[in-house]
Amino acid sequence: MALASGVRFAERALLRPWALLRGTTLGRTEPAAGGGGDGARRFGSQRVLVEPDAASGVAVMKLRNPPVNALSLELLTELVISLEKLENDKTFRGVILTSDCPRVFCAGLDLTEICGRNPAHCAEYWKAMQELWLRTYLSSLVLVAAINGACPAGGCIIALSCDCRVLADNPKYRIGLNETLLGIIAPFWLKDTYVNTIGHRASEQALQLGSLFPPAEALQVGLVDQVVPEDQVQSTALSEMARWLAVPDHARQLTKNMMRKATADRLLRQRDADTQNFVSFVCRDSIQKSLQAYLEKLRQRKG
Ligand SMILES: CC/C=C\C/C=C\C/C=C\CC/C=C/CC(=O)SCCNC(=O)CCNC(=O)[C@H](O)C(C)(C)COP(=O)(O)OP(=O)(O)OC[C@H]1O[C@@H](n2cnc3c(N)ncnc32)[C@H](O)[C@@H]1OP(=O)(O)O
Repeated sequence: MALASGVRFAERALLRPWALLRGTTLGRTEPAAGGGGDGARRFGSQRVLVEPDAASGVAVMKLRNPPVNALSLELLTELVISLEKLENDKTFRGVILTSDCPRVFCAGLDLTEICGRNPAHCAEYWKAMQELWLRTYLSSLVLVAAINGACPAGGCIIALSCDCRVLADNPKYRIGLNETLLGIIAPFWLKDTYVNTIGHRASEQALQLGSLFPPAEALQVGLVDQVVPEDQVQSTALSEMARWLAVPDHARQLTKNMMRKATADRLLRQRDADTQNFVSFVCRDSIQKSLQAYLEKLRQRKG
């Protein structure tokens, strides 16, 4: 396989995720509804449902961590493992990432993983977050995000790590990095991903203001590639996938690597320092107070 040596290097450098796996049920395989042959069998875990279609080489990966697909340690781990499984199976060339939870694609970091937790837990959690970003950002597969719900913060980062984004046209489905509104700061690699997607000036404004863009604005600023009626998100994602898969894999993969490697390498070079920064930052009393207050506000706000 003519994969770039840089891709291989980066993949080797990534953490093995198995050690993180706790209480998950990965590897379960069951027939898809109405399905028969191998190509219609689905697999996955408690929080990630994978519907593979061997004939087309495309799998649909659905996040299902209700109510809002908050990125718990378990969800992060299961996502990494499911992606790795598809990458290692040469039948698959593309993955459509979407949500199984109504109205929310992904609510970002699970704030309960970093509120009132000890530094060791926060460090373990942040390493898992770094791992998911590295895996998705450098994936050799074509990743299309079918964004069928709200997509703030860490949810936006997952979407931005994909190659292409299709967003449902619903004003409630806003997308962006709103960290500053929680009193926290996007780490440099989230910022880099943003800048790589929408450019420096737009990122400078959006990051400081914590902007969450409704669909039309998200399209205008370049955060998403298409905005379509809600019932056309999956079919549009499939059409986009076909467009990307029409390109020979090796040429596309080498080009993706050329575009993304420097950004990923920046984190790979300073992963430990980034983890320490994160832990010392979020464990500050003042930050813990802000996060607690934000969580409380979320719990009280209904509808
Ligand atoms: C000097 C500095 C040096 C170094 C810096 C180093 C590192 C940087 C530091 C930190 C970086 C951290 C990066 C963070 C990225 C993130 O992802 S932060 C998370 C941000 N997420 C959000 O703000 C989303 C919040 N949620 C919502 O806006 C809504 O829930 C949403 C629009 C997604 C859905 O709305 P709705 O359908 O109405 O649902 P509810 O709001 O009613 O929520 C249902 C229940 O879910 C709980 N919940 C929601 N979001 C989260 C979450 N992110 N984590 C945990 N729990 C969440 C909510 O409380 C409800 O719970 P309840 O049913 O009431 O118990």
